[in-house]
Amino acid sequence: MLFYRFGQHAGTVFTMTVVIDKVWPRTAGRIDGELVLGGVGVRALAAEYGTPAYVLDEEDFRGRARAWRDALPDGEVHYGGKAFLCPLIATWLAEDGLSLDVCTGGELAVALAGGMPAERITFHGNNKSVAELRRAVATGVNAVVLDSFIEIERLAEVAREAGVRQRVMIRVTPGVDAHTHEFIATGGERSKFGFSLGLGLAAEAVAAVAAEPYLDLVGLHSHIGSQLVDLAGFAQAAARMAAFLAECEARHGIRIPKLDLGGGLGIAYRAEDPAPPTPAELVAVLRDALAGLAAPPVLAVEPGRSIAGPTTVALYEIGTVKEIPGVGVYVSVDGGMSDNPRPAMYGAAYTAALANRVSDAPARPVNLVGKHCESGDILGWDMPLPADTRPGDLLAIPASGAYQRSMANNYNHVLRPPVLAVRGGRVTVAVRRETEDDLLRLYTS
Ligand SMILES: Cc1ncc(COP(=O)(O)O)c(C=O)c1O
Ligand SMILES: N[C@@H](CCCC[NH3+])C(=O)O
Repeated sequence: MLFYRFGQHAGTVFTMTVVIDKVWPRTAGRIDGELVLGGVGVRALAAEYGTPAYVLDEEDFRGRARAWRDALPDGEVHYGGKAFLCPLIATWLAEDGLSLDVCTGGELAVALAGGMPAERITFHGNNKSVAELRRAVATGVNAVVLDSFIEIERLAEVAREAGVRQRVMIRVTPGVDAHTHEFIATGGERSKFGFSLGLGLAAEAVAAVAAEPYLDLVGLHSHIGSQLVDLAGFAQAAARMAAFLAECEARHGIRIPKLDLGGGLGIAYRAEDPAPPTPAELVAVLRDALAGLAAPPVLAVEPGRSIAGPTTVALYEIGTVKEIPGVGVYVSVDGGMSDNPRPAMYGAAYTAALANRVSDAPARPVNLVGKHCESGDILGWDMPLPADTRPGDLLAIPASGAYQRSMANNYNHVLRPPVLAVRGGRVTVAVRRETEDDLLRLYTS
């Protein structure tokens, strides 16, 4: 914790405590105990916009995006839109010189709505529909990433119909078992994604694409998994992909100019989690693995979580505190597994802190739960919170920027929270709160 005199507000000098722990966004601090993000206090945010809400630190998001871009000045940084995407994010990325990876027609529409140029968009997915492929070709996306033999034929036909020679990449599964939750590991031979390198399917895919006059093979792609904090898996995948690239040229005379090694860099969710490697450290490892190639390809990466994750705090209001003798304490908030399914899906562990005030009361472990009609609706088991935590308190969960609003759902007809971008004391509603009218509109034809 670092204390400094922050400035003057309405004639009074106040002091802000800067929260420098790695799990909080860059501008997080406390003034008179209240959590402040981007110069805006959480009490004012809750009063104006309600809870639950995601509070997104613009300076932090854009700083992280630019740090990736600066780590790879001669390559391409495609933000992984699945982590969290809305038009405002696409606008920031377009302004800050990044590219974008989308994996559905919906993400493509949002990216274009935010002004991301089509030629900076890569289209992924293991089961793109014909309509999505047609849209991608008509829009002029930079590349479509091919994922199956059926898709090679399908896209060749779509491109022929459109009279376009479509730029494509081939997704390769390099057979690397990344150390992460099995649901988010994608580089092993059993993955549903891509063409296996070890089984020779990747080489067959290269030959099949090269034989299609309406497809232009511009790159190879691999992505081994998400929330990875150990660089060994990245190094292994990069080395295997580099060897495959060299083999394509030496054996088949096919020179492939770009190598996209995907996203996957992890973040810290709790103070005790290790600090993840930096983008520059990861890029150095990837470059090392490619150093032996006679003609190094253009290197591309697709970070999602490592840009969006740390920049956003989920803000809730506490509704009930239930003490069950001999069992423990349940603290319930006004959201839950509909705005954060990650604890239920992956056993993900978070940090929680009182946001409207600080307390000297001793901490005790509580089970932090949501309001859904389900016992698995948990945000955290045994989370330490002050013993005087009470209804009406605001609760903040940091590191909530990736795979939370983007995975939010309407279970129990709960309304999805807004995303409030804060910067220099100003709030921009990046995503508005869903309303009951939005829900009811689904039931009218
Ligand atoms: C193809 C691809 N690229 C990029 C990403 C982004 O990954 P992360 O958010 O872990 O950086 C993913 C998700 O895992 C992905 O599947
Ligand atoms: N949804 C996952 C990450 C999926 C990565 C996308 N390929 C998570 O929250 O960790």
